Amino acid sequence: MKTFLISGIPGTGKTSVAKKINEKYGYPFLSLGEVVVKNKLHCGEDPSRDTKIVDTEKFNAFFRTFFLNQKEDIILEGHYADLIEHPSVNIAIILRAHPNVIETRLKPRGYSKKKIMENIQAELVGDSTSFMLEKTELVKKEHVFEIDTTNLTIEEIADKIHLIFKYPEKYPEDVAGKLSWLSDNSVHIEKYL
Ligand SMILES: Nc1ncnc2c1ncn2[C@@H]1O[C@H](COP(=O)(O)OP(=O)(O)OP(=O)(O)O)[C@@H](O)[C@H]1O
Repeated sequence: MKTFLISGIPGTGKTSVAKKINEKYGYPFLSLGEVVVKNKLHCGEDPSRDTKIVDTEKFNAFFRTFFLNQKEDIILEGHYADLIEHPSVNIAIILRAHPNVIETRLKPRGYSKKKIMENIQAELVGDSTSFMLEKTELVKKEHVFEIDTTNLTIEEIADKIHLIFKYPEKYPEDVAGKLSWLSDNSVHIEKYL
């Protein structure tokens, strides 16, 4: 059984892409946000960010049992992906997107300006990637990949991820750590400070 993670800040397309991979290639997936709510694995709300605070002990107790029973390959998607404790995640994919795109996607959700700003700032500095790379006991650094989804369709992203799952060694240019919005001239950082 192989375990794949898809992470990234809200609006980068994690759920849409996981659904497409499932549809085209048959990998089952779990949305971690839904798992947390359904199984009451949170210990509070963070009202300023309008998000759940995960009870990491309950979360990992849940996943210990889950992994014992899981026999087929599985994708776990969501921005809680780096909280998982697992000895051998095969591949982690971080979806990235241009801050303008994130802004356009999060505005219609009715998020507060503060929440939108916090998410864009997290994308600007690549928080999802840094958190994943810190978890060396979870996944090897060379198996953490980043995809800039800005100009890709959901299907193109799904196809690319499927290839990375199958042949990770063929995609060294996508290994995490190369993408930087801070050095991209099309990003007006001052808008987000
Ligand atoms: N590559 C893309 N091209 C066009 N639209 C996209 C793309 N990726 C995502 N979207 C759109 O952006 C919105 C957010 O996508 P989605 O819910 O899959 O993101 P998410 O990362 O799972 O967000 P969350 O973490 O909040 O669940 C959806 O309306 C989706 O259709």
